[in-house]
Amino acid sequence: MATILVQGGRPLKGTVRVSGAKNASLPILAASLLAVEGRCVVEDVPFLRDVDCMCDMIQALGVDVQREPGGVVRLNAEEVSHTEAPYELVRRMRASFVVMGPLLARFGHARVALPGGCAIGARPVDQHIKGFEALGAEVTVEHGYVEARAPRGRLRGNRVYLDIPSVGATQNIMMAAALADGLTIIENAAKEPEIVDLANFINKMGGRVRGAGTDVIRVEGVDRLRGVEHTVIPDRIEAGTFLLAGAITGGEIYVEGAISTHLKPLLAKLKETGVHVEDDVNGIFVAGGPGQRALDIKTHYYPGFPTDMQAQIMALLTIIPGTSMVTETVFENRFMHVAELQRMGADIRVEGRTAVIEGVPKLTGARVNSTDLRAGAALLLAGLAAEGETEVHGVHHIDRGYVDIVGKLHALGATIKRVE
Ligand SMILES: CC(=O)N[C@H]1[C@@H](OP(=O)(O)OP(=O)(O)OC[C@H]2O[C@@H](n3ccc(=O)[nH]c3=O)[C@H](O)[C@@H]2O)O[C@H](CO)[C@@H](O)[C@@H]1O
Ligand SMILES: C=C(OP(=O)(O)O)C(=O)O
Repeated sequence: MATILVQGGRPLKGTVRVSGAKNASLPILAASLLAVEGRCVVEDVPFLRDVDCMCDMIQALGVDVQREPGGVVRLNAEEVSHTEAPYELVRRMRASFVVMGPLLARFGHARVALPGGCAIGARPVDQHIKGFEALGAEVTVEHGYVEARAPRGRLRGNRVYLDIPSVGATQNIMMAAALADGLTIIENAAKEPEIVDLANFINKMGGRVRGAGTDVIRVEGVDRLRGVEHTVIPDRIEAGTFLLAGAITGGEIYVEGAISTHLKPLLAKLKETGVHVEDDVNGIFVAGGPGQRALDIKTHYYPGFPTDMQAQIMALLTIIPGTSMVTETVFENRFMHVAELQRMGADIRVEGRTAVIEGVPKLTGARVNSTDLRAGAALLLAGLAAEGETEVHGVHHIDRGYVDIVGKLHALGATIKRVE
């Protein structure tokens, strides 16, 4: 089991390049299943544990997957014939459930294991199922599997109103609708940049998706989709984590490739606390941390403050003077990092969905455990600011979502190493 050792107290300086987005790559790799002819070439795919899982999943379904250095993945889905995604693969990563939409669209049938919950919440898939049913599929949930079948082998377009603007449900329904007969209108759709990237990918394949990035997405089904080339968008959560690494250490970091429009809520909060941020067409610069004013933050669907940045900004708030509040509205149980930050000297109490953080003058290094991906990132950030050494366990969670985070932080001047 790997651990990461961080010696805190060094201001980070320099430039770091952001990788391609995990949460854009996963549905795009799944969408390659829609191409009945030709090869897809996807570039800037971050080679992470979650990407390994998705590649294994689509490979098991029959996609020919070739990875090349530099984040290039070549995919050929012409020979796919399996329509069942087994539990052994889905349980490794709940995002695997997005293979259901493309399988159902292309073959009129899919049987995918229910992904179940995880450390941050129960994470039901009722909105995905509601969407498939609206498109005419007969759906059963039995023996831990969701099975869907389109009568006469093809879905038909319809209006789908989502009760929650779920990212995964919007993606699954968009992919299902891409090959359906007629027009699908998804109302109260998720608006995340990763949705727009997926829509762009489907459109390059010959699909007709309009309105992605707004809460009404219109998908005109087509008869065939073909392989294309695509470069995934930069990872806004990785970029935000590096901006916070700059702020929490009082350093100066330029995050190359970060797109400021994707990071508006984080940048606004950094400015509000007094951290200097500046953006240009190539990236974002941060300096003058860690900040002077306490903050109130409420996570929300895009363009609100991302839940995937909640743990990391909480690490920063632990050392900002005054009383800050963080309210988590997207997931019911995403405060597992609180107990670990407390072990490092943070003063935090949780009241229902809100964490109340009293800023302390300093954190102290400790042995801590990552309970999930972003909790792990938050502990690394806390370790960068803390006095003494922090030993972060549960590194396999961090490996799900950050490409070589130890190498990147080391290049910025952090005293950090990974011990296998
Ligand atoms: C691989 C990927 O892209 N993961 C992201 C995606 O997850 P994911 O797509 O799973 O997140 P959703 O947007 O679906 O979930 C948001 C909320 O809706 C609830 N819900 C969702 C679907 C459903 O059918 N029923 C239901 O009740 C969930 O339990 C959760 O409380 O968006 C989340 C919210 O921005 C991010 O934290 C994850 O990093
Ligand atoms: C919660 C996350 O991912 P997933 O939805 O795959 O659990 C995340 O990326 O922070």
